[in-house]
Amino acid sequence: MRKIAITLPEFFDGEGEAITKLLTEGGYERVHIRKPGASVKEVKSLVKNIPENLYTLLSFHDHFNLAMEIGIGGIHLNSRNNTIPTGWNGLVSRSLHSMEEIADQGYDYAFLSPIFPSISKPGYKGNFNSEDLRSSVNERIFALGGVTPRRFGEIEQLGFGGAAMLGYAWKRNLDMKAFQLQFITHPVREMSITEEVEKVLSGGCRWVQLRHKDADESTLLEEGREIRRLCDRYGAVFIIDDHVDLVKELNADGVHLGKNDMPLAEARRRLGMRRIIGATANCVVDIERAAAEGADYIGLGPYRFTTTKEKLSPVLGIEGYRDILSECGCRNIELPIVAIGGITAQDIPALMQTGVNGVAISGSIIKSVNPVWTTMEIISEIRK
Ligand SMILES: Cc1ncc(COP(=O)(O)OP(=O)(O)O)c(N)n1
Ligand SMILES: Cc1nc(C(=O)O)sc1CCOP(=O)(O)O
Ligand SMILES: [Mg+2]
Repeated sequence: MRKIAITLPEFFDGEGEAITKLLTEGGYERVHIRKPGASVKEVKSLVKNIPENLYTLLSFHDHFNLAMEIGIGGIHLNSRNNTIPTGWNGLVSRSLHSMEEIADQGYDYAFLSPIFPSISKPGYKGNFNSEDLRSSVNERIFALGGVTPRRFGEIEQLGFGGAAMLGYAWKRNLDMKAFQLQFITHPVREMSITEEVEKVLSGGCRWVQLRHKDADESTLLEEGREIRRLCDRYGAVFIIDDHVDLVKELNADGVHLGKNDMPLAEARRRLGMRRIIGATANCVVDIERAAAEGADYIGLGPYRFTTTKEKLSPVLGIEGYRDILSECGCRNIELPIVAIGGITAQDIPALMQTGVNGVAISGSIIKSVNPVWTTMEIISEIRK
């Protein structure tokens, strides 16, 4: 499948490197720099972080003169900029929103949208029916809107030349090794929440969730800032439970949301594509819904009874995990899944056999005699 990425409208740290990676390792043949409202200076400083030998693989949606000046390979015509500058001899692409426009000339390739419901703009639905698409599109037309690899087969069958991706291209890849153990904080008498985090990090855990029910905002901010510092020191991922509003303030990597928390689509709208959003599930229907709403991973539980969470859903047991994971396979759901709820090191071999990608644990670590040692033991069980 031919793939083109379109940048998110906002800039983010490390974006030049991320663009370079898509072009050199991600299988994308072009990246479109679309930053409505950005100044020439901002766009210049973005491309400065991309090797010059990749400039021909970029297309600009704005600042066409800069594109000519520095040897960018393409320009993209749109409602803001709809004229090809004199002397331009690179590629020309454009956006199409109706079948009739396909017949227009004057472009090398075009994006037709919206084809599927958008993942970066919740509420944007597909506008075309399959029959019309099949009879009108051709190899110069790229499908745009809601495209993920799961749609590639359909896109090819409809006769598109390839896929253009905005939302999916920038979704953060989870570090699957770090993802194998997520530590979830829980207040205990013996130590502070940040001491818990220090211990699990020194035991090798690289994924921490700040979950402190009933804590007020200033406590969460204080703990969150310290956890951010600790996670930076150990190169660990830091997410927060429930509090979408604190993610940016704490520069957390993401948030975990349950079925009664902020809807995933709203959280995605507020946090953008680069933050991780985890979702709680108790059955395959929950998982399917969370996948459709753009969750990055699933916390599936509870495995067994636990006092760490009130109002627990019915326990799944090992059979429950087997059934749900096998059903996920049948339905082609590829989201990473962590098991949660009352899990101990001894449960891990059987749990990993069910196909889960990792485990999320609180009590059996912090209530153990030696949390550092227990963390190490859990990680070694997972990696066996
Ligand atoms: C990894 C992970 N899985 C599940 C949960 C539970 O989230 P939720 O259902 O929102 O319940 P609370 O944690 O908010 O009580 C989780 N936090 N983490
Ligand atoms: C936070 C949480 N959520 C669960 C769910 O089933 O959704 S179980 C749970 C508690 C996890 O802590 P422990 O390892 O101490 O049981
Ligand atoms: Mg919650």
